[in-house]
Formats: sequence, structure tokens, C-alpha cells
Amino acid sequence: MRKFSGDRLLVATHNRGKLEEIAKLLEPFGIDVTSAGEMGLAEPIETESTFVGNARIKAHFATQATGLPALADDSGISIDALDGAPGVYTADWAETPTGRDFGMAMAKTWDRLEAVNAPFPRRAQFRCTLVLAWPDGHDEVFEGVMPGQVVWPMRGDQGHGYDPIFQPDGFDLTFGEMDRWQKNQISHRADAFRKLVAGCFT
Ligand SMILES: O=c1nc[nH]c2c1ncn2[C@H]1C[C@H](O)[C@@H](COP(=O)(O)OP(=O)(O)OP(=O)(O)O)O1
Ligand SMILES: [Mg+2]
Repeated sequence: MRKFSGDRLLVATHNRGKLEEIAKLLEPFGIDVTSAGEMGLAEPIETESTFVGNARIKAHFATQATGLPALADDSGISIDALDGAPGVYTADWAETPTGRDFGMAMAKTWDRLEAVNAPFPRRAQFRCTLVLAWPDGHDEVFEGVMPGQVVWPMRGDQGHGYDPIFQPDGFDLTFGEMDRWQKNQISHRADAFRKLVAGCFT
């Protein structure tokens, strides 16, 4: 496995919520982050039907644009009673003509569960795939998961995306009710980062 050496890493994301979590996850290793969003890089279109496919698109796009190694995160929530939806299309469910609306996306998620009369608890997993890519085309892939259930109504105003309707197993709080420190101990993203750190940073 190829090691990353450096104290600054380009993160190929335009999502500020993700970026804040990633910055905190890398802080203990003495690595600062810069994001594709902050660098003004374009957002490539995520045309693949898998998390790894889309993470590869984002990581390789950023590394080719800059000549620097780049880390991408592709993530989403897969709901058992919806045959794994929204999954890779989690962000798409929030799209509106004027930008993303996660309140709408969470309401849509619950409506779909009601429409199929899904049994309780409404099982789901958050998934995160990380791809660390180098300018010569090499990459390394790491996957993380956090099982739990979809709950309603929304609870909590911390975090981002679908956090207010996801209650991870073993906790009474939703991700939206956890502070970033607590979420970063247990999340799908933390799980993937543990593997990334073990493989590429040590
Ligand atoms: O911890 C999370 N807590 C709540 N929601 C989350 C989380 N992790 C991913 N999500 C949701 C947000 C987004 O709607 C989708 C990921 O889509 P995804 O394409 O990977 O990210 P994105 O478009 O927001 O940013 P970017 O592609 O620039 O990294 O899943
Ligand atoms: Mg995206």
C-alpha cells in the first residue's frame, strides 16, 4: 500500500460539513486540509452507480487538476426497506432548482418508508468510501459503515445532510443531536478513516 507523506492534504469535496469532519479526523496526525471547493476547482459530475466509482471520479479529477495527491469521500444512506435507496443517490434526493434542501430530502425519505409501510425499526446504514489518489493514477480505497435506523421527526441541528433522521445503533441520539467529536468517534466516515490512517498515514 502506498504511503502519504506530507502535512497538507487536498480533499476533493465541495461539502463543508464533510470537510469539517475530515479536518478534525486528520488533525491528530498533524495533517492540515485544503478543499477542492476552497481552491475553486470545478465539481466533476458523479456519473457512476457505485460509491467507489464516484469517489474515484472526484479524487482523480482533483489530482489531475492540481498535480497533488487528493482524497475524495463518497457517501450516503442505504435504507433496507427501500432496497438500499437512496444510496449513491443520497445527494440527488436533496436537489432542487435553487440548491440542496435536506429538510425536503428527509421528508421524502420518511414518505417513501410510509408508502411501503416499512416495519420498525426502519433499518439503514450510512456508508463512506474514501479514495486517495496520486497524480500518476495510483489510488487506494477504504470503506466504512455505521448501522442504525431512520427515525421521525427530525432531531438535532448539528452535523449536516441527513443527520437529524439517523440514529446510530447503540445510541439514543441522532447524528444531528451529537456534537462533532462524538459523531467522529463512531460514524461511517470515522470507520473509513481508521482504515485510511492505518494504511497510508502510518
Ligand atoms: O455523515 C453524514 N451525515 C449526513 N448526511 C451525510 C453524511 N455523509 C453523507 N451524507 C449525505 C449528504 C449528501 O447528500 C450525500 C453524499 O453525497 P456525496 O456526493 O458523497 O457528497 P456531496 O455531493 O455532498 O459532496 P462532494 O461530492 O463534493 O464530496 O450523503
Ligand atoms: Mg457529490
